[in-house]
Amino acid sequence: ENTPPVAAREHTVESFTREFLRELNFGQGVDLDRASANDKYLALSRTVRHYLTTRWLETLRNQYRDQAKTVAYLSAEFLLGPQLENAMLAADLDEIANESLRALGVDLDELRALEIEPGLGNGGLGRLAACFIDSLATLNVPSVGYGIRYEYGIFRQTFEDGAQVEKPDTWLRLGSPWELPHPEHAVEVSFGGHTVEAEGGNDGARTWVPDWRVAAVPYNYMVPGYRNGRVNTLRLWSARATHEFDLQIFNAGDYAEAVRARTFAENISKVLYPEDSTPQGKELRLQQQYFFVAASLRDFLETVLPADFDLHRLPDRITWQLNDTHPVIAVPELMRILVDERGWDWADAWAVTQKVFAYTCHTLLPEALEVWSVDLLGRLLPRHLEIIYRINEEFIEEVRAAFPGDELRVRRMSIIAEQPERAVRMAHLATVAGFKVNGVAELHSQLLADKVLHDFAQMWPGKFTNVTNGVTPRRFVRLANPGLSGLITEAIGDGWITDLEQLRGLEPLADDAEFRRRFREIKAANKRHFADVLLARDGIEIAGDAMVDAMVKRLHEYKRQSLKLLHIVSLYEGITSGRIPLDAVTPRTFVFGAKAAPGYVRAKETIALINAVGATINADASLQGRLKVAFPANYNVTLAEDLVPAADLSEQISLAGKEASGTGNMKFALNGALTVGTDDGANVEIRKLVGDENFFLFGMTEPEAADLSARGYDPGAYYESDPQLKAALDLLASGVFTGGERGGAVASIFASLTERDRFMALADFRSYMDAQSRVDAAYADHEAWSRSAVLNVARTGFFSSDRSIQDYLDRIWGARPVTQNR
Ligand SMILES: CCc1ccc([C@H](C)CC(=O)N[C@@H]2O[C@H](CO)[C@@H](O)[C@H](O)[C@H]2O)cc1
Repeated sequence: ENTPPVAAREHTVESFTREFLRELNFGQGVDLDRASANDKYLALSRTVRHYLTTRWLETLRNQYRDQAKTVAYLSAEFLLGPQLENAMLAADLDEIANESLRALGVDLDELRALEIEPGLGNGGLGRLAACFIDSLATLNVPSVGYGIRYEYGIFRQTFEDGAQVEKPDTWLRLGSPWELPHPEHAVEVSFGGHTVEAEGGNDGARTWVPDWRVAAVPYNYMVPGYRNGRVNTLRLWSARATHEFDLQIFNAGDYAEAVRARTFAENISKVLYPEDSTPQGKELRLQQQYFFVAASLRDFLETVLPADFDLHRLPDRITWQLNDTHPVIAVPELMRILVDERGWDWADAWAVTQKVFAYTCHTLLPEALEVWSVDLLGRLLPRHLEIIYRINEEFIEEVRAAFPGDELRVRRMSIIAEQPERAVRMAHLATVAGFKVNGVAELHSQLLADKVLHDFAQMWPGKFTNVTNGVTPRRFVRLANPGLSGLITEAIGDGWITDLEQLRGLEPLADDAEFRRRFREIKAANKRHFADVLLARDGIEIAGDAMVDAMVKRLHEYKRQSLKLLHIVSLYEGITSGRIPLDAVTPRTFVFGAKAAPGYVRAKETIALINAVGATINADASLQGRLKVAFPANYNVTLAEDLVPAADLSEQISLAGKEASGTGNMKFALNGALTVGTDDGANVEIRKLVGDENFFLFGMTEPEAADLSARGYDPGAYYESDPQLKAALDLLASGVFTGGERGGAVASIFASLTERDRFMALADFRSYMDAQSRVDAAYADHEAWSRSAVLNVARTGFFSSDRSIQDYLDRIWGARPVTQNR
């Protein structure tokens, strides 16, 4: 390497100002007094980017020199959130930038508010990927994230008469200063066609003759570690037509046809699929999965590894972490490369392939496990289907050898499902090929081994492990909650930002009245800030001092937003029927945030009903200042950063055994909200750490729920036997919230709850209402409440994504941090 290292930018206000003005003048071609806010935002972003670029280049240079074991995180989603603040924090530029811009009369807050976050994910899985790459960089782990640069991310949610209406997410319209395209490094990805005999005599080889190709163009994003000199890379692929434009056809006048290939190709990375639980099995989705996987494997094998690297040593050099089943087509793709392209014998290729993939499962819902019909897979990726068949044949032999004569087991475990149609079970392929399989919370991993993948856990007990999720404290505490961060740092120093377990040092302060007073003051200030944001963003007015009771997550029946709605309706019924005296009601603002997958009718009906109930309550003068329902549209990472620090109560009320982990629960607890929740997902571990007395537990446990459904669950019985529940449901069904309309969403939700209620909201209603009464009683004692809140902060350091990544390093990857010179 003879290129002299790029000189680091000086960390001074002067040099920052110089850099900013240079970017404004030469980057945007404007001068300060005529610059638009967007000009200033783009110039500021690029200025900050330049401060990180020197480290980025150094990290890349060292990585190429060291050839250290690397972790590649393959994910169809990265819910990154706004980038500017995080980059300034990582580069330790906050003060300098503030001072420089203030001197120039530029309002940093105004520019910050301009950023449109890259919504390249649906929810939990996508955000976890973003937290993980942040922690990988902060822990100095050589790693790269690989994904798709969707031109349109998760839809922008709007409400029209309370109903969700999806709008395209034009996140790129004002430019995106955080990405660097490299069209010269485009990789070709093939599709369709057929396979033929291979010339090479190696065992298992065939030749794929695809019939169409697209180019995958890499866009590089910086992933800065927290002030440790490391900047890792997130490489997102964008689809381009290999041949842009057919001039002959154009000249022949068929303009549409001339560009058809182009639009067809570019469709692949056009838009994120907005489902987060029920795969639609659409061909374009499979195209997306193979597109980024094929480009990522090729990129690593051919540009990151030295040309003479012996792929037999691949397991010492990389682990590809599969973020759920979405990237699992990587398994047959690597086999194809080793056998068909590199001429290896099948057994050698399989021996290596089995040591380089690890699979993380993020769900428990059977319908969320992806299966691809052999018809579709065979048409789009004929060679990969052949390889999957052979992997399955050899696997089946292994099952028969281990469980002779147990053909039912063979049928259950086969990667190929025969019913309802012949299809490939991607979770089975991931489990067979992966050297490790993990769930994302202790209960989840237990249920995977005991139920969902039980047969496999019996066959390979050592393959199954757990890594409980985590969240990055940089974004969700230090950035989102500067008030609390200041209070913590004052008390225990700022080591907690990279070692969150240090929060334990706050425990004694829970008994310190002055500390508790300051803690309450900060929470109150965060609530006022959130109230200002809601007013400016959505025109929603909330009382700045009422309890903020937050339920923010994707809309799904298993998450039971309907149970929260029943609590609110029952409260309203109690007040309007006189059963509950108004002054006995604890002032609450019920904050909802939730997007529904566009095709998920029941979820959209629930959103409409929450807005209808909210409108009625918010219009009721007698309830002003007492009860308020706030449902800001388009819940995303940006809004979460304003809401989480302001919350008093965190609703984690899914039916036990359904939420794999949850990560919102962790963010709220770390910001001093108390949780009302079931023993589901990571709630179990949160409750264990904070203590039963600092957690409002309710509802059936997983075994109780499983037992009730096994015995036959009749929701109608609960409806009939609990007068409060009946009154609430009847009020709902009466149409009083929907202008007398008793049909539509009201009727179908009433019917689904009283007749089927798959996620047993009615069965947990009583216990939930009792928990909410305990919440009211506890909240009345501000000292006791804030003591619990401080203990929640002090005892949830475990839920740092740094700890999760350390667990992955220790239990799965075996990669080692490689420090960078600062
Ligand atoms: C193909 C459709 C589809 C798309 C996304 C998914 C994701 C796995 C759903 C998801 O986001 N799961 C959430 O993952 C979080 C991170 O591990 C967990 O905390 C949540 O409990 C889990 O619901 C399933 C199916």
